Amino acid sequence: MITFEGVTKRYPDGTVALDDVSLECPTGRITVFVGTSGGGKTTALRTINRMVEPTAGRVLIDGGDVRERKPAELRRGIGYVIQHAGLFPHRTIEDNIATVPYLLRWNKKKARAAAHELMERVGLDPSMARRYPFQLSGGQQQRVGVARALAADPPIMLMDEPFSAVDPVVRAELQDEFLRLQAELHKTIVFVTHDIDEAIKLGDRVAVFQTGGKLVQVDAPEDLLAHPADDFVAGFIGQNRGIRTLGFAETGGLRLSGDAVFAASADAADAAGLDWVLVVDADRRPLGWARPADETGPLAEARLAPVGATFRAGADSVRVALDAAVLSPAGLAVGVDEAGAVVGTAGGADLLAVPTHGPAHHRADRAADRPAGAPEPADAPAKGGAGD
Ligand SMILES: Nc1ncnc2c1ncn2[C@@H]1O[C@H](COP(=O)(O)OP(=O)(O)OP(=O)(O)O)[C@@H](O)[C@H]1O
Repeated sequence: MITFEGVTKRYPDGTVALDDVSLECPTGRITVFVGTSGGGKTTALRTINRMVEPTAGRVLIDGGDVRERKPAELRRGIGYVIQHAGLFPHRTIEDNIATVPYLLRWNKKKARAAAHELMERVGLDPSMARRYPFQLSGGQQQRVGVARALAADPPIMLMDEPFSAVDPVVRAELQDEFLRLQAELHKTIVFVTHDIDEAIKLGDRVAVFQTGGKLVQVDAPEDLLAHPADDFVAGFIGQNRGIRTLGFAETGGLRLSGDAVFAASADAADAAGLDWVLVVDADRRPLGWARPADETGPLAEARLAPVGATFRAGADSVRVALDAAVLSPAGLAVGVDEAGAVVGTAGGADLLAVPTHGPAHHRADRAADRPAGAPEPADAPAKGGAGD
């Protein structure tokens, strides 16, 4: 646990970068500092590894004041990743990653072996080990930056806008891999960004800073979206707050119906009275949507509209499911299990009935729980003998 106790930083020119900030960053979790430019996020981050000394207050790691530790020794247990990766241009990728192991006087072979293993972990092909940073894309360089920070397996990682310098697609990939990595590693991470969407996606807790170094709110992202502390936070979060809250509502408790799911071997007459039916194959994989009123004979021969987007029942959020419902010709979201077999469907009203303000879940737990599988379908999932 990293604890800020009444931390103030006033620079000699009178600028107050942090104003009496108290906050806890729990062990094994991602705490994101977000806020307006000049809000003191970077300053706050740097008080943790003593790159900045507070004017008042203290920063504690597991109860011990960081000022009681020598900066060099302190920093060996704290990985640091910055924007543009900050790689040494004249060193190869493997030697960049092995920077701290070399400082710790590991032998070269062991340090490089660790570097290669880390390259795989962060999604880099180890064949790039002998390249120089300029021979890598921006996204690849950021991965090297993350690998370098992880090299000595520090329990704490400080990350200052690590994904800000790459395009949105690469950025989303880096974020996803970062969450996957964290689900394995459970580091105590403090992550600075000016992007509220990134904060909400990555943070187990999100701390919002306002100009003048004031900490305005610290909460789980779903609570931040649902209950912004004041107009500043509400304005900072921006639009579509309601829809974005659905990104935290889970589909695990959703009752999916099998009423509109029919095997390809079933006859259109069996589905009489239904507007649209989802036709599935013998493995209950979705084939497409049919209109029974327009068809005669087996649904296998029906004209099918594309299935479109599906959601993983119990794994994807209500927001993903709602998106699938809106895009479906039938207005129904198709829930599938991990094998891609249809569990059932849900309409927009069913999806909106899912509670969104349940107990806050921590992202790391959720990622670890994810393969838990699909829920029991409420009804017999496929009529007409699918899978028989
Ligand atoms: N060495 C310094 N001397 C004087 N003022 C400083 C110094 N470093 C930072 N500041 C000021 O402290 C305030 C907080 O800066 P900080 O970099 O922590 O903000 P930030 O929230 O990280 O901003 P950004 O998102 O723009 O990076 C700013 O007003 C900045 O100009």
